[in-house]
Amino acid sequence: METVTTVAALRERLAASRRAGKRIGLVPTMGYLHEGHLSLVRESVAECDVTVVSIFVNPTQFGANEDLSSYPRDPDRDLDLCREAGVDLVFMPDVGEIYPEGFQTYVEPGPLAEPLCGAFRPGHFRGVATVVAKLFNMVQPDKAFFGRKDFQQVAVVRRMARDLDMPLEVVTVDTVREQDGVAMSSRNAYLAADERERARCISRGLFAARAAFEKGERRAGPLLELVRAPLSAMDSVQYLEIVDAGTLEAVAGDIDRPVAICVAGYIGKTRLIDNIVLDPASAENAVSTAA
Ligand SMILES: Nc1ncnc2c1ncn2[C@@H]1O[C@H](COP(=O)(O)OP(=O)(O)OP(=O)(O)O)[C@@H](O)[C@H]1O
Ligand SMILES: CC(C)(CO)[C@@H](O)C(=O)[O-]
Ligand code: BAL
Repeated sequence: METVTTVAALRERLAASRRAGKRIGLVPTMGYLHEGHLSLVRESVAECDVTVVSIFVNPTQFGANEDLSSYPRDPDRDLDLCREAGVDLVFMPDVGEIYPEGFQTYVEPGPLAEPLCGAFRPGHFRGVATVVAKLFNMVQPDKAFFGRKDFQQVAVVRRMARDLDMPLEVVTVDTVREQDGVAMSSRNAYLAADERERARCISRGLFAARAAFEKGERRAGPLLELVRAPLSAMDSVQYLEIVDAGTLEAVAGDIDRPVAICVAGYIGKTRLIDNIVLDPASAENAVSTAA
């Protein structure tokens, strides 16, 4: 495994692979890796010849009062985990390498970036789209791998790739959970023991809704109530919504197409998000989206 910190070294290292016709997979991350990230890596290793992991805590996607400065970091451990997982190349740039002096061009996503996290983190998806577009241009991957836990992020990135004619496949990977159901997240590291216990309420509610859906409940209202009740263990809920899985528009009434139930809120000072996808057309909807 090699580690590079500059765009020039990254391009140089990948040029030979590309000339040799190797398929290149990219896994963009902000580091502090866990099993969720590693499942993206494994998927890339399985589907591509060369796997590149980027580790970069992207300042442009953090709001002024968010946790950019305290975001957890452990580069040495990250490199060990990447090596063990079969990563070929790690790109670990510093901020100046990605946003050099004079940087002024951003990617502005459309309506997919407006609801849910977009409403509570103004500018967040502009920052995500910009850095992901830059990573796509730097690595020029055949496939890029993203986690379903960040449901809206995948939708925004997929749309951007399509709208801007980026020649790659965006692959979505199911959410990896702790044994008790809590979605893995680097930010779980912020949680004190009692907060970690309370964090279970999110997946508990989502799983209750999924169980009811599997038994035939199709009304959005009662499904939302099943998620809402346990969320009282959170300190605040930013949103709890059922949205069309494609457009992210709110769905009321009966669920007659694939939807996502999306949650975001705070436990203490830690912001957590999670979701499940429910698809009435798929007999196995719950299993495939345990996620
Ligand atoms: N539990 C998970 N299962 C699958 N993929 C995940 C999981 N958590 C994160 N990912 C994916 O890993 C990629 C990098 O995410 P990131 O580095 O922000 O990690 P994170 O744990 O989501 O951090 P945070 O929750 O603090 O934002 C994203 O595509 C994200 O969706
Ligand atoms: C995709 C990403 C690496 C862009 O900074 C980030 O938003 C993340 O880790 O999900
Ligand atoms: N996983 C999304 C990165 C963020 O919360 O900024």
